[in-house]
Amino acid sequence: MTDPDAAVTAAPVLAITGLRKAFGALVATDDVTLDVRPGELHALIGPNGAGKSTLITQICGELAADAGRIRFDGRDITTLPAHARARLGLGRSFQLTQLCPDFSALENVLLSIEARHGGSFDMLSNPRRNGANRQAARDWLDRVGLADREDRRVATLGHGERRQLEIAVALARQPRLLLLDEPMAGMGPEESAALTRLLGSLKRHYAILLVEHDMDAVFALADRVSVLVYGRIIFTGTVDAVRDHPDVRAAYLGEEPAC
Ligand SMILES: Nc1ncnc2c1ncn2[C@@H]1O[C@H](COP(=O)(O)OP(=O)(O)OP(=O)(O)O)[C@@H](O)[C@H]1O
Repeated sequence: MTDPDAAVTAAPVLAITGLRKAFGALVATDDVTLDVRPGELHALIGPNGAGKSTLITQICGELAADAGRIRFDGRDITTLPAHARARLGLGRSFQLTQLCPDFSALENVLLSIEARHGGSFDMLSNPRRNGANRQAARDWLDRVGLADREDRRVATLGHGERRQLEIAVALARQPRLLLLDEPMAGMGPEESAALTRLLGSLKRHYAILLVEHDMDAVFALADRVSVLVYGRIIFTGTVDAVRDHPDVRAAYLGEEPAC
């Protein structure tokens, strides 16, 4: 997607309406309505415990919704299991590292490519396909800035490099939508800045729903921001609108509303 305005008018890739999840008496997501358009980076922010991870897990299909609908690429996926949603192009990068620590960076991306093809995980079975997949895996590593790390075992990579690798693993599945759950968590300023640049380079090529506490990253990247508080979306708007909104400043940024 090269024309930013086209994203504004295009039909959403992801459209959530009235989504709800309760854990006993605690309502973690409450009547959540949100959409992500093609090529849009939509950030979801909110205080700890607001329900962001619960929402992401519902979108992935790992947690069934109590109520509401989820449409993906125009198709109702509310009752589809997680693996079927992944096959349709819902790509998730996890809050906790989900890489194989004893495998190399290249092997992790290869596994993801094999999984996309419904693969046997036998990387030696078909030398021709194996060669093509290795090249594709190298290309994804290059895309995220890890070209010189392909033979490194995950366990020996730095924290920021693992996050980059997680994104390469997600991209290798050729998703229509990337769900990123706190990719900057645990990063220092330099690593955050590098990841912000990477996400900026992916923007427009993918629809992205980004859950993030790092406000510098959110404000630098987002086309729209939704603010979740106690499970409810209290506001959705542009970065400038969210920054200036009194309810958002009071609820999220910890400021007293003006008298
Ligand atoms: N499996 C569960 N069982 C019971 N309560 C849960 C469960 N998962 C989440 N919760 C509760 O639901 C609420 C929302 O949690 P969630 O992790 O979605 O918030 P969050 O916005 O992602 O928080 P953080 O920014 O700290 O990651 C919290 O009060 C949490 O304790």
